[in-house]
Parts: sequence; C-alpha cells; structure tokens
Amino acid sequence: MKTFEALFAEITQKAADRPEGSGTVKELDSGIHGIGKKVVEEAAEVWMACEYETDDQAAEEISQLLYHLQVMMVAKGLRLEDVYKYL
Ligand SMILES: N=c1c2ncn([C@@H]3O[C@H](COP(=O)(O)OP(=O)(O)OP(=O)(O)O)[C@@H](O)[C@H]3O)c2ncn1[C@@H]1O[C@H](COP(=O)(O)O)[C@@H](O)[C@H]1O
Repeated sequence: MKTFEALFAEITQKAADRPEGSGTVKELDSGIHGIGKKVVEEAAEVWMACEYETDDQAAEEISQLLYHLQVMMVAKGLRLEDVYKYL
C-alpha cells in the first residue's frame, strides 16, 4: 500500500523526469491556477462524498484531494517538512 511520503516522492520524480503520458506532468503544466482548480474541485467532491456517499467513496475522494495537494506542493517547490512543521 502506498504511503503519503511514497506518493510525494513519486510525484517529485515525475516532475523531474517528465515521462510521456504522465497525468502529473500535465497537471503541473496547467500551473498554480490549474492545480488550484483541481484542489477546490476535489475538496468539494470530498465534502459531497462524506455527506452522501459510502465510506469507501469518501476515502477515494480524500485520496484524490491529497494527490492534488501534493502536486500543488511540488509546483510550489514545497517539501513535506515545510508542511509537517505546522502539523
Ligand atoms: N493518486 C493519484 C491520483 N489521484 C487523483 N488523480 C488524478 O485526479 C483525477 C481525479 O479526478 P476525478 O475523479 O474528479 O475525475 P475527472 O475530473 O474526470 O479527472 P480529469 O478529467 O480532471 O483528469 C484522476 O483522473 C487523475 O487524473 C491522480 N493521478 C495520479 N495519482 C498517482 O500519482 C502517481 C503518478 O501518476 P502519473 O503522473 O499519472 O503517472 C501514480 O502513483 C498515480 O497512482
């Protein structure tokens, strides 16, 4: 099972290697504005899933929100420690 840290490392590597067909590369290329829209969209989907859908659907939406937040972190050049220090 993938962890938060492992996903962040994978996304960071994708940003460096820019492999063909990577959704992460495409999203990074949409810029802060484009990534921000995905973050807001997924946050709304988390809310709706938690309110009206199953626990598993809610968990899936939460995983997608975490992914888009990580893409935003990579786009901004933020490291995990930059965020963890506020937890
Ligand atoms: N965990 C994720 C992940 N979660 C969400 N997403 C993206 O977020 C989208 C979810 O959006 P929705 O379900 O709302 O569907 P949608 O709005 O129709 O999606 P789009 O049309 O906007 O792409 C998915 O289509 C993916 O594009 C993810 N994309 C990639 N990952 C992981 O990131 C890693 C790198 O992925 P690639 O860069 O694609 O190789 C891999 O481990 C992947 O499993």
